[in-house]
Amino acid sequence: MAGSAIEIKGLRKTYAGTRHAPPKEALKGLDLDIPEGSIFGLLGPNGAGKSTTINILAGLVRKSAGQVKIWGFDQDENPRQSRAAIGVMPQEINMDPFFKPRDLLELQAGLYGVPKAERWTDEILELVGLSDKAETYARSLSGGMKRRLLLAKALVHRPRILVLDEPTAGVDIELRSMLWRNVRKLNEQGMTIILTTHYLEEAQEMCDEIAIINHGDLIIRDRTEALLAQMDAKTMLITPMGDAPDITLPQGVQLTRREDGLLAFDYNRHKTSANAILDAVRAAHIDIADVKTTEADLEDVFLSLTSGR
Ligand SMILES: Nc1ncnc2c1ncn2[C@@H]1O[C@H](COP(=O)(O)OP(=O)(O)OP(=O)(O)O)[C@@H](O)[C@H]1O
Repeated sequence: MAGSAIEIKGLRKTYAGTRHAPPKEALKGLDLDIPEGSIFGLLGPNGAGKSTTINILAGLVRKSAGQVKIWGFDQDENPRQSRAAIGVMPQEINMDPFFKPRDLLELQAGLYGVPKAERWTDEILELVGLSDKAETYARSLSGGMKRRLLLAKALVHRPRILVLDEPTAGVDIELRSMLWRNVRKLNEQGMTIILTTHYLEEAQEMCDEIAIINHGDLIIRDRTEALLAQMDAKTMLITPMGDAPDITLPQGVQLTRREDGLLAFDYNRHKTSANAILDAVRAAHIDIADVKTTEADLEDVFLSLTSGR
């Protein structure tokens, strides 16, 4: 079994209160293990504590209690090594507008103490598609290009672990697919990827494993397929030929007659078979023009685990 890229134990963060707001307990003893080599999704509703977790990993926020190990290095005992093992692409664009991409990457590499001979500035620029903008002032890059530069900055010290905080929020389709191509490529080369996203479809497609947090606690963590498999809800959509009279439904099945004439049967696949529904439809003398079923997706899992909590 692969080792852990990140080990988080009993992680707590309470933000100090102000005159106008009481202290805020953003993380309440989070335990989380992120396996080496994975593409790991950290999901949760607004305010769940995702950014707090990532900012603690990045060394930008001080934890209140708990232990964080990055690539086996305890953040408190080995701050330098643990910082060197991780690269973070932040959510917000924060760069000096009067620098050019190549200079900015060289500067960043210098900050991490990467010797000149080990730098890979040109390769990174190529990877993120900014080679032809290497000598352009950052202030005149488009928003999408600035985000690519943020990714480039996170890579200068060849981190073992790359953290992407909402990497595709508000970016166009082209940039999004470029980003995911790069992320896959880096992952294939052995980099562990941790990402947060509000696009659940994207998480479902990209991540091997997913953790959902809410109110500063871990709710669930599992392989993406296992999370999806635990959802039993399915819908069968039947297009009838002609009118569809009353149907005697198997127990536990719910029928919605859609405006477009489709019959939508919601059922639980562990309790009802697809055949039982088809039999009921045939017994009502309905000829079937078309049938399809839809599986639960990550959005269903997410909502069932986080809504109302
Ligand atoms: N600097 C701060 N001072 C006080 N409270 C904060 C601070 N930063 C975050 N919080 C609070 O801590 C909680 C967790 O916030 P956090 O930003 O980690 O959530 P999140 O899961 O990243 O949310 P989002 O999806 O909206 O980015 C929220 O209630 C937030 O208001």
